Amino acid sequence: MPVIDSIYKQQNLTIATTVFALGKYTRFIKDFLESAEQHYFVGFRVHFYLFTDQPESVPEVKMGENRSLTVLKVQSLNRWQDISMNRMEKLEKLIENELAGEADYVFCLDVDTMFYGRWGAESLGRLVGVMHPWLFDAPRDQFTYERRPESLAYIPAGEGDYYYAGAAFGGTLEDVHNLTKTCREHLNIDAVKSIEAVWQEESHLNKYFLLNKPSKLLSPEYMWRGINEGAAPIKIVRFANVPKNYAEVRSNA
Ligand SMILES: CC(=O)N[C@H]1[C@@H](OP(=O)(O)OP(=O)(O)OC[C@H]2O[C@@H](n3ccc(=O)[nH]c3=O)[C@H](O)[C@@H]2O)O[C@H](CO)[C@H](O)[C@@H]1O
Ligand SMILES: [Mn+2]
Repeated sequence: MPVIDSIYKQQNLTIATTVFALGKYTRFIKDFLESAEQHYFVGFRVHFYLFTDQPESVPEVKMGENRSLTVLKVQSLNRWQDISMNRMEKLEKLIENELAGEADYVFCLDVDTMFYGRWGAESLGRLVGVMHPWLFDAPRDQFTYERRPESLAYIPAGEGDYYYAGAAFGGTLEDVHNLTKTCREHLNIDAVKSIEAVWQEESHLNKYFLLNKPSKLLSPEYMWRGINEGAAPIKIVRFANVPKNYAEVRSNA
């Protein structure tokens, strides 16, 4: 076990980890969970919370000691954008109703992904963001922030520190609760005004991180483009997207 893991291990931590698989995205569950068993917080107590509209299609995955999976049924939604955005509200409620007293940290991850290298205690922090794999080396004016002032996700030209990935963020329960609650409220207010941010909850996450700086910034090693996408700029691929055919996998592409 790496030194940093053995130091954190003494704190007897529980890492809650959330993932959503609705519609055809249930196909990603098996590889996600099996690769997490190999690489993600190995040796720690990890509790996965899987939200799905099809609990019956969740595959059997053998979990290691001190690792568990809770499947939570959610209503199916028609638009992929709604599925993606709705995660903020579900996470907010999960932290309020289930995680208090049960976990120390929570990470919220996309399911169309796999772990390829170790992800351990070095990633822990009060509020944790990951640099987006396509925009980490882009100049600020190319960040795909929401640029319409009508949206609460609006970030004016010239502002913003990084472009953060929507597919991976985390931190302590208190900080991630505040993040998810704020993003959920802002998504709702935008919806009432019939405006949907250009990258949905990812846009609101970026606005939140502009006003509430992450205490830890992870490199794109923690959310890479894909295992076969040139990884020259990074040292090791720890977690990456798996290929998907958007038109085939999304109900509305
Ligand atoms: C790498 C990265 O930062 N990806 C972000 C990006 O596109 P992505 O192309 O990664 O979005 P996506 O299609 O993977 O959807 C995000 C997540 O929503 C869930 N899902 C989505 C559709 C569906 O039919 N069923 C289902 O379960 C699933 O957990 C998926 O991982 O932008 C999205 C919002 O616009 C999210 O912020 C993603 O996290
Ligand atoms: Mn994704």
